[in-house]
Amino acid sequence: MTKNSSPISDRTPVFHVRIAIPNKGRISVPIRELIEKSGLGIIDNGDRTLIARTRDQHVEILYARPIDIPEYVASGVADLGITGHDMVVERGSAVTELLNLGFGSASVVLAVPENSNLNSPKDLNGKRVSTEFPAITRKYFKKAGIIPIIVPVGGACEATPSLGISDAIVDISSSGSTLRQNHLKIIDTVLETSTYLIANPRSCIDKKEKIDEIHLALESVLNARGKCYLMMNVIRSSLDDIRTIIPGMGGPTIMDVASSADMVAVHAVVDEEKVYQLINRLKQAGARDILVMNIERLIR
Ligand SMILES: Nc1ncnc2c1ncn2[C@@H]1O[C@H](COP(=O)(O)OP(=O)(O)OP(=O)(O)O)[C@@H](O)[C@H]1O
Ligand SMILES: O=P(O)(O)OC[C@H]1O[C@H](OP(=O)(O)OP(=O)(O)O)[C@H](O)[C@@H]1O
Ligand SMILES: [Mg+2]
Repeated sequence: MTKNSSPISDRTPVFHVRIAIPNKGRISVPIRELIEKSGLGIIDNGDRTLIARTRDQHVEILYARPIDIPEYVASGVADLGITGHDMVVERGSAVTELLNLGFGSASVVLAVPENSNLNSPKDLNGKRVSTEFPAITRKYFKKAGIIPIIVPVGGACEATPSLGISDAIVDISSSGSTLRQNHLKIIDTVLETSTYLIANPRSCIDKKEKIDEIHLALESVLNARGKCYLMMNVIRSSLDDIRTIIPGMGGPTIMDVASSADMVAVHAVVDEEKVYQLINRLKQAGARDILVMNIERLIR
């Protein structure tokens, strides 16, 4: 150590954070898009990469199966993870669910063949129930005091009743089309699920600063969803009318226009779905040069 350098204990420690995300499957694409939009970004993203760098040298990505992610996070192999709530419940992992990302929404349901005379969960005592979620299924029936025979399967669960392997299934349903195609009807909902940012509880304390930073970056993308930014010029005398049309987030921002004393510039964040109607009303109220812009991130 040179005379002028500070001892290691005086330096602010730099913590590395590892985020486990799905390597494939339907939620992997929206997760990658979210990470990209958040500004974190993923570098050297080859097909077979297991670990990838991000634009933040202290944050790395670990690709894993969605079902393994809760345990990787609980054990500290990763500090953060992104996977389904159903995966967390199935594994019973001790993780903190930090943020609902709002996609991968589905229900885990109990279903039977349309022509079955099994019409309620209690009819399933001693019957065979096939599922990709044995732990969730066991817990669900135990709570109701029902004892079925659980038949674990690795996929294509909806085919098992017609193959004679089971009398009922517990599986994911979102649009309901797979159940319909297989002539199955829902007799109960076991669990609602969607995709979550999850964290190792210890990392939340030890690496709080970096984890809060990532949490905020991802949340800011969600906040911006369905919102857009409106900019327009307005004659000062019609400002009151414009204000009633755009309640905005805490009201619109109003600025003088340098080239004209009569005009003001109005900026506001509005719901994307309302823009179509708002524009007509704003024009009628005297707004001009209206610009509609996408918002990438919104930090509250
Ligand atoms: N039909 C669906 N609609 C919405 N979310 C779903 C659906 N099927 C699965 N998911 C969610 O996707 C996450 C990953 O599930 P899974 O491991 O089955 O991967 P997958 O995307 O279905 O791909 P594959 O089954 O081909 O490996 C789970 O948390 C699950 O809740
Ligand atoms: O209600 P729906 O929109 O039809 O979606 C439900 C289907 O989606 C999932 O299957 P996936 O495509 O992931 O195949 P898998 O069963 O092999 O996991 C799930 O296991 C259901 O089969
Ligand atoms: Mg699947």
